[in-house]
Amino acid sequence: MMQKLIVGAALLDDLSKPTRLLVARRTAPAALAGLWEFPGGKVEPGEEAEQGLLRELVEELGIEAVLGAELPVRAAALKGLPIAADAALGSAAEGWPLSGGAVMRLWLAAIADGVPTPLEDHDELRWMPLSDPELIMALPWIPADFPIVAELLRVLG
Ligand SMILES: Nc1nc2c([nH]c(=O)n2[C@H]2C[C@H](O)[C@@H](COP(=O)(O)OP(=O)(O)OP(=O)(O)O)O2)c(=O)[nH]1
Repeated sequence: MMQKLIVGAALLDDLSKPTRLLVARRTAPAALAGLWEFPGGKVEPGEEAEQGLLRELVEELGIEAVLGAELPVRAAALKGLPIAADAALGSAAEGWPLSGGAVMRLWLAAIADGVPTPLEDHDELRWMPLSDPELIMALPWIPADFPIVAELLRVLG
């Protein structure tokens, strides 16, 4: 079976001088309802990853987005180790591991048009201040997201 590719957006108020990150609270399935995540979803057959992400952002949030850099996968980040440990752990995978054999690729992104609205899959959207990384880490994220969020905050900080 093909590995499931999930694409997500770290939606920022500004790509060059970010101060806030948009986080989204899932409504389904029951096991994930109430947990926070990056907006995004599954890439459809025949779709490029970036194209799938832009589509998901229209469907879920009603916004046109511009994508910035992808957050590179660091092996050490997955183990909660500092950047110095990367060399010993070898090269990065093609995405951040999620449960069930899925992987997620995450891009920095910003709004080009529209106001983010929880149109589907979410019941709340929240702009979190990047000046308070502990507040962001304290949210009940989908468990697999914690190392990704930590790495994102490290890169942005
Ligand atoms: N969007 C998103 N999904 C995540 C994150 N972390 C994580 O484990 N996941 C998991 C939850 C889901 O099992 C899967 C994403 O699938 P989804 O159900 O959101 O995809 P979709 O919008 O295309 O929905 P559908 O077509 O299956 O209805 O990845 C995250 O940060 N963002």
